[in-house]
Amino acid sequence: MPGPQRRGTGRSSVALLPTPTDDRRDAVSGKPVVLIAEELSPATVEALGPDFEVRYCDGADRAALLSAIVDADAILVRSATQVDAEAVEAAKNLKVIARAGVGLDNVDISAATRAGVMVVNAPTSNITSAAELTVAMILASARNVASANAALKGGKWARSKYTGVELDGKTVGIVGLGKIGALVAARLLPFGVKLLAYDPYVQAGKAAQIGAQLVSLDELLAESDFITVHMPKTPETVGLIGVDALLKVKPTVRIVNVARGGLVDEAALADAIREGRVAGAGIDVFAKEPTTASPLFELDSVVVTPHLGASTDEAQEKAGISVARSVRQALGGELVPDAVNIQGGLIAEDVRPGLPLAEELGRLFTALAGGAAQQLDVIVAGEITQHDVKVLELSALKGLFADITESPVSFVNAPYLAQERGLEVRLTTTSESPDYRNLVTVRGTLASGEVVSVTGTIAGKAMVHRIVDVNGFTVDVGLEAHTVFFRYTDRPGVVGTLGRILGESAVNIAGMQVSRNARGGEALVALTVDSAVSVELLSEISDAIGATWSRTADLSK
Ligand SMILES: NC(=O)C1=CN([C@@H]2O[C@H](COP(=O)(O)OP(=O)(O)OC[C@H]3O[C@@H](n4cnc5c(N)ncnc54)[C@H](O)[C@@H]3O)[C@@H](O)[C@H]2O)C=CC1
Ligand SMILES: O=C(O)C(=O)COP(=O)(O)O
Repeated sequence: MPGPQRRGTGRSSVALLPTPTDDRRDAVSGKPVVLIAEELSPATVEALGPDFEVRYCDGADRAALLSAIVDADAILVRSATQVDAEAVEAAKNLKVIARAGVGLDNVDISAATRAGVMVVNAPTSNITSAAELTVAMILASARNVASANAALKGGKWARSKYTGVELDGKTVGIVGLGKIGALVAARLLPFGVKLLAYDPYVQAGKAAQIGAQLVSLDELLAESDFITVHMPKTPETVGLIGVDALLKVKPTVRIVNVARGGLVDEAALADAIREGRVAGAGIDVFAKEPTTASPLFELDSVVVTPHLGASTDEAQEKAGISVARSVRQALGGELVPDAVNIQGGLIAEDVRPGLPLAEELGRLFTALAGGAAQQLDVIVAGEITQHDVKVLELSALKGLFADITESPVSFVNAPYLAQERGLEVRLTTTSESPDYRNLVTVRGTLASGEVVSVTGTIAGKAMVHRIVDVNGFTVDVGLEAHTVFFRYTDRPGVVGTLGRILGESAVNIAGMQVSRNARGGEALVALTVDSAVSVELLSEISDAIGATWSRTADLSK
């Protein structure tokens, strides 16, 4: 794993999240703290490896969670831990919330995003297990497996009471034709069923490939012998199979929910079964969990399990390894493909070196602007524009805010910070870049109407960051920790005066370039120096050379 990286100095790897400083790390081990808040496969800890201080708490115990999360760098959860706004706020060092499974309804993604905390899940880890339990529920419900089992073990040999139905020739309605819905479809087709699907976000062609006919919800309700739901829990989907929907189904229908509690209204379903309007159900998930009290528990024709969809050795191993990898990547400054709250998608290898450059240019922009921009353009030119470079915009924004807010700034919350401040951000790309292979420009318009811009590139095999343009003046100086800029009217003696005053103040000049628009016209001098230039020194030099504009940037921190 790459070691810790300081802001603004990184060249070879990229910190997507704020880097933990030493005081944030575990006081005893000195390692980032990973808090495991629910039972996870032992493979999780193995996959995390020795670089973390692993701690445990019972995430369902609110007080324990709120106290343990305070100094966690990452938290690993399943579905029983509510990582809500209060928990996110209680966490002082949190950088990653990792959900070892699919559903994120127990994580407040907006609160996490505002706080700059990355949220990841393990989107494919348990889908096979969930699909298999769905099929088990359909078959168990069709053949009364659970109730017959309970009756026999209770001393009753009741054959005729538990006569069931076949799947062959029946119609199964899948509500939500995503990953699990599609796996369920594939597993059911060999039973000889006809598949209907309702999913407003899936094309008919895609459904046909899966072997299902896309229909309206009403059609699905009216025609299905089995209905199985596989949607996320959202305001739109909660109660979708409720009182109204249950008035539209066949009395012989069996309803299965291995997705989320509340998608099927438990009370309405219990009423419908009692009144003979629904034949049976298979339910794995409940509106309130854990629970031992649902109206469905009294009904013989309902088979229930305590949220076991993902509870297989295989799913847990995959989920644990997947989130451990994501946490390692996130805390180690790597890319995290399973992050759900980062814009910009996958980052091409050719684009990666541009991330620290864009971030440094963002910081430099803030130093040059000396005030808030109202509009920002991130302009990327050259070969890299054949890839998706959206992430460079994020990187520039991250740098732009790095020195003007106390809160940690990450790729996650940088767009949020921009939005909060009413900063309009535009990304422009062009493959044209005659003089350099690639260029990144950060240009902003300030409230005063003044336009500030800075352009940088990465030069040579050593991948050195260079500034090649400042406010329209062509320069070529290293993008170093300490830079100073002056604008003045071109005349002899300015450089000498500058050098003398810096020398007298023991500030060593590492590089310097003068650029002017015409002889005797406006000039800009850019200097890289070995130590910080104080505001006092800056103004002394400005006065001495009659500068019309001067700025110093300290990117050393
Ligand atoms: N019981 C368990 O242990 C498990 C439950 N799950 C749950 O299963 C559900 C499905 O998971 P995946 O298939 O991985 O998700 P997915 O995101 O791949 O698929 C969800 C599908 O629902 C569709 N959808 C969204 N809103 C809809 C609406 N209003 N009406 C109809 N369809 C709608 C989407 O278009 C998408 O195709 C989730 O709720 C997840 O939390 C997942 C794993 C295990
Ligand atoms: O992944 C999901 O969405 C699940 O519902 C599984 O939940 P669990 O990890 O078993 O608490």
